[in-house]
Amino acid sequence: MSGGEQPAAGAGSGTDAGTGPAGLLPEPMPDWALFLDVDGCLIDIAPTPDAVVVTPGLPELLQRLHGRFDGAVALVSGRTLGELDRLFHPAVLPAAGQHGLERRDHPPVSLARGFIEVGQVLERFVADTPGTLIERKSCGYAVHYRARPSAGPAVDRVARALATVTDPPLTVVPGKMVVEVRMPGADKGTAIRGFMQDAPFRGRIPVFIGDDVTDEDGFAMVNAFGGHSIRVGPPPPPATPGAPATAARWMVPDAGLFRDWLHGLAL
Ligand SMILES: O=P(O)(O)OC[C@H]1O[C@H](O[C@H]2O[C@H](CO)[C@@H](O)[C@H](O)[C@H]2O)[C@H](O)[C@@H](O)[C@@H]1O
Repeated sequence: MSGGEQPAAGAGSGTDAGTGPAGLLPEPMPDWALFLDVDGCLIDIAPTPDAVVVTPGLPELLQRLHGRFDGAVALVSGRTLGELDRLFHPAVLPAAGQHGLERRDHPPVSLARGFIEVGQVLERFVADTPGTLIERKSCGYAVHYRARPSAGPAVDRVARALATVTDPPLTVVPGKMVVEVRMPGADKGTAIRGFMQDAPFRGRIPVFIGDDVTDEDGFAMVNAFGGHSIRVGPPPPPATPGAPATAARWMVPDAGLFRDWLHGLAL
C-alpha cells in the first residue's frame, strides 16, 4: 500500500467499506499523513459551538504528533481557521477550515451574489425560532437546533430554499443537529487532496478520522489514495436502503477511545 500525489484510479470503490473490525484500528506507520476532524473527534460534542471543552494537554499532543509525523498532521474541520487556532492555542497546525473552503495562505473565496442577504434571512429565522442559533462564518452559515431537535425539518427546509436564491447557488450540508449553508467549491475530500499535493504530506499514506456526514467526502478521498478512513461512533443510517452507511473502513466506538489511540501515536 502506498500514498501518492493523486488518488489511485479505481481505488476506494467502497466494496470493502465498513469491514474494518469494530474497535480495532490500523497498525500505525511512520509514513502516515494524519487528517483530523475536530468536533466529535478531537473534542466532545457540547450543547453549543462555544461550550466545547478542549481537554488539558490536547494542544501539546497535537504538537507532538506534528513532530512525530514530520509535519504531516492537519486539522480538517467545519470550523473557521480562527476558531481552530483559538481552541488549540498555542498549537497552530496545518488546517483546512469551513469544510475545505478556508486554507492558510490561500486567497479568500469570492462570495456568491445574495450571500449576505441569506444571512439576514437566517438571522430572522432563528430570532423567530426559539432553540435555534446561527453561527456566522466568512463562507457560510451554520444553523444549529441542538436545543430544539423538533426544529430540524424547518431548518433544513429554509436552508434548502435559501441556497437556491444566490448566484451561484450555495451548498447545503446537514450535520449533527445543524444544517450548514455554505459556498460551493470545496469539501473535506478536496481539502485532503490539496494537502496531499504538497510537502510534507505528498507521498505519505493519508489517514482521516471523522464522525459526521460532512466527513464522508474525506473518507472517500483517503480510500482513493489507498489510505485509512476511520469513523468515530456508530455508522449513520444508510441514505438509501441497502446502500453502505459510511465509506469509512475502520470504526472506533467513541471520541475518548479515539483520543487514547491518538496518544499512542505520539509515543
Ligand atoms: O468538521 P468538524 O470539526 O466536526 O465541525 C463540524 C461543525 O462542528 C460544530 O458544530 C457541532 O459541534 C457543536 C459543539 O459540540 C455542537 O453544539 C453542534 O450541535 C454540532 O453540530 C461547529 O459549531 C460547526 O461550525 C462545525 O461546522
